[in-house]
Amino acid sequence: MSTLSLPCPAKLNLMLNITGRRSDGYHLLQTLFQLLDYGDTLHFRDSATPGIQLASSIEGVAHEDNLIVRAANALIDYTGTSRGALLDLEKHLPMGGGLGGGSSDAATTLVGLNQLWSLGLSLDVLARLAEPLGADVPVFVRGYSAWAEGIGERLEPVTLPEQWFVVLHPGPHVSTASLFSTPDLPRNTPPISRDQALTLTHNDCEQVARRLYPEIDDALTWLAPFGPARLTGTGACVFCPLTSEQEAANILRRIQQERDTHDGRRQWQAFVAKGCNTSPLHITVDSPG
Ligand SMILES: C[C@@](CO)(OP(=O)(O)O)[C@H](O)COP(=O)(O)OP(=O)(O)OC[C@H]1O[C@@H](n2ccc(N)nc2=O)[C@H](O)[C@@H]1O
Ligand SMILES: Nc1ncnc2c1ncn2[C@@H]1O[C@H](COP(=O)(O)OP(=O)(O)O)[C@@H](O)[C@H]1O
Repeated sequence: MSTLSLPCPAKLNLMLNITGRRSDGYHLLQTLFQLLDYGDTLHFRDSATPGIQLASSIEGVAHEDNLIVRAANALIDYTGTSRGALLDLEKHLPMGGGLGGGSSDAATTLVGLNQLWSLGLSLDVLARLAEPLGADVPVFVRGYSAWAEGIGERLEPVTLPEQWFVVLHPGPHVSTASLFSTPDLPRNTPPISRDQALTLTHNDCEQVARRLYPEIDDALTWLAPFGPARLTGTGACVFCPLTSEQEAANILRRIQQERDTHDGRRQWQAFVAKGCNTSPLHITVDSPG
């Protein structure tokens, strides 16, 4: 019986501009996706029962809505395979955190089942299956840090400087759909070039997220003295880039102290991660072409 354990890395949006809106309501973005060496882990086991079984459910997410199940079903429908698998998710990433956790779980499901079941699908086919699952899924299937346009499906690989990040989750769960439906969100930022983006630390969702969630505002204000702190995606996580692991570890210790000294008012969770130009998933798996 074959088994496989694969990473589902997190992403950060190092910058995010909203440049317009499509006729279906989806927002047109320009963003720099930075992959991290930190995330969930997905364990796969071949099963004689056709289809997908999950070892555990995620609170508040119905089985058929779980992005892992939706990704597996997309693969099963496309290939017509009668193979089966039991999947066990070790969840570390906060939901609604702007770290792309659910999207990365879905991408690892596509890449992992392709290997477990020896389906031989190319990355191009897997990326096509990824698109309807969510705007963030294709970048995790492609497996490189990227400059993205459109709604996140037009991707170009980028080589980002080797940096460490302290990532702070201030507590709230931000729904991507509801943040994007806020009336006064900036939606007409002039498009920039990829090279300009490399030095930009701006996120068009940040002002609205700070106003709607005082916990995000508090976390960004606290983090700002350590470096160019900003929001990832639509939040709720905020982050700060650092040049050394030691600096990041020192800030992480300070965050843990803050949590312990504010009578539970600051329900902060945090981690330190290294930015990767290639996804830890693609380094681990026998990568399809
Ligand atoms: C904004 C970004 C930036 O990385 O990140 P998150 O903060 O969610 O991680 C993403 O593009 C999010 O991608 P993802 O989380 O996959 O969103 P989806 O499931 O595709 O969309 C959820 C809902 O958000 C809105 N949506 C999403 C993406 C987009 N470019 N424009 C939108 O208006 C739509 O209302 C959609 O129904
Ligand atoms: N396997 C999954 N892991 C996390 N969230 C999932 C999963 N499947 C479905 N979801 C839904 O997707 C939403 C967005 O989750 P997530 O991708 O973690 O956040 P974000 O898009 O902010 O990075 C969750 O609130 C949840 O309702």
